[in-house]
Amino acid sequence: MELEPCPVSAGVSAGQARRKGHMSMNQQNRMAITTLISGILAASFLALLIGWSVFDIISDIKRAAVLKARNHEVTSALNKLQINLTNAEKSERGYVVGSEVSATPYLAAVEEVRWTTDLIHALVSNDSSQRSNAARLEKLVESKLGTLQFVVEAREASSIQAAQLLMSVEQDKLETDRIKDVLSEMESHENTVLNKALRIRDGAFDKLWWVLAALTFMLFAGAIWQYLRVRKIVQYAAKSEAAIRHLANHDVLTELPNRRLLLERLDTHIDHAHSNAQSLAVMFMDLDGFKKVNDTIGHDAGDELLKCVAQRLKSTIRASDTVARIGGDEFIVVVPKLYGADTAAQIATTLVDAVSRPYCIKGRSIKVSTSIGISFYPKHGVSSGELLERADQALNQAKASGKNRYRFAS
Ligand SMILES: Nc1nc2c(ncn2[C@@H]2O[C@H](COP(=O)(O)OP(=O)(O)OP(=O)(O)O)[C@@H](O)[C@H]2O)c(=O)[nH]1
Repeated sequence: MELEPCPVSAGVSAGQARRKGHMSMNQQNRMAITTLISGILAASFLALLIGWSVFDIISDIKRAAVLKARNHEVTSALNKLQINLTNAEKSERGYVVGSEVSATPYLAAVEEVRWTTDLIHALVSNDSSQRSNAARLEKLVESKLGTLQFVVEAREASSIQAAQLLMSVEQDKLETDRIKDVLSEMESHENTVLNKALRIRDGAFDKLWWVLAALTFMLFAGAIWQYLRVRKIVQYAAKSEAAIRHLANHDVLTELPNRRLLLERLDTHIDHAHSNAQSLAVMFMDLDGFKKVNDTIGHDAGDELLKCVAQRLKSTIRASDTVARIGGDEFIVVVPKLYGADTAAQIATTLVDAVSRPYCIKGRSIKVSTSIGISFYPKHGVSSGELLERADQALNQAKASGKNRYRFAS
């Protein structure tokens, strides 16, 4: 190993490069949890909104229905009162000036009038302005009934002529007109109530459409948002899986294939070579004097050197060859589809030369060399284990005979 000063160059660590563009497991979990919680919160908010809106709409529709039904009953009772009053007047006339000999129809009509007046009272009891109208109406009706009763009693006490003399068309008309005024006032108030009921009902239906529109929009927006979040999580999970798979098959320091991936590839190459009657070479490399680098300029510098050696080996071999780091300062190169030992010798020479060129580590120029042991399929073995073992033995011979060289397995 030789050490000389050299210009420093900045670089990106393998760890940094590996982490770039990836989300940590914690971040993914946090994202999944926030997506789940936000989904639950949004669904709860929607459920509350729907519940509250539906309750409000149903209340309005019910209120409108109650108002309408009451309005219908009041209007019918007002009409009925008018008819019953006319009947009472007619039956009084029939008894006093007509052919009616009994007061019974008159009495029945009067009872109907009173019953209808009581009904109106009961129906408008919740409406203060209608309540005072109903009280006024009751007084006028009682006054009208009093006038009719006065004439009927005169007929019963003396004679038809005497009773007829007491009858006054003007008085009857005046009382009837007053009653009609109150009735029409009450009817117009009921029209207002009906309009209010219709407005409430229409408003409830408008609200229903708005709620449905808002709900549809929120459901769509929520679904799209959730879909995008879940898609992001799935993409990150796929990236993480790929990163984990990469970690399982590659050396963390140099990013070269590790022993596991090397054996997998070597087995595949052996199968292929067997099927096509081809040969392949396994080159077992070990740096010479690497321990000294660690001991003199530190373990970090040793790491840097290993990364530089890995880069150099990668750029020296063909794309179809494999270079792997199997531990420490040991590398394996697999050369498939080999046409002869000469080619292997040429490749090994290139590798020895490439490794022995100086490296610039921590501002120093460092020189190391490598020794290589080479075995061939099928000459030295037909399994990856046999080929690696024979290459290792050849490597030991290369070391023993002076290092910085290659040796074929014997
Ligand atoms: N910096 C660094 N050193 C390592 C790593 N893995 C193993 N080593 C060291 O690499 C050295 C390899 O030992 P050897 O191959 O026996 O030492 P050497 O000096 O190369 O000896 P020869 O192969 O006989 O030339 C040991 O000192 C290990 O501690 C690593 O990942 N980083």
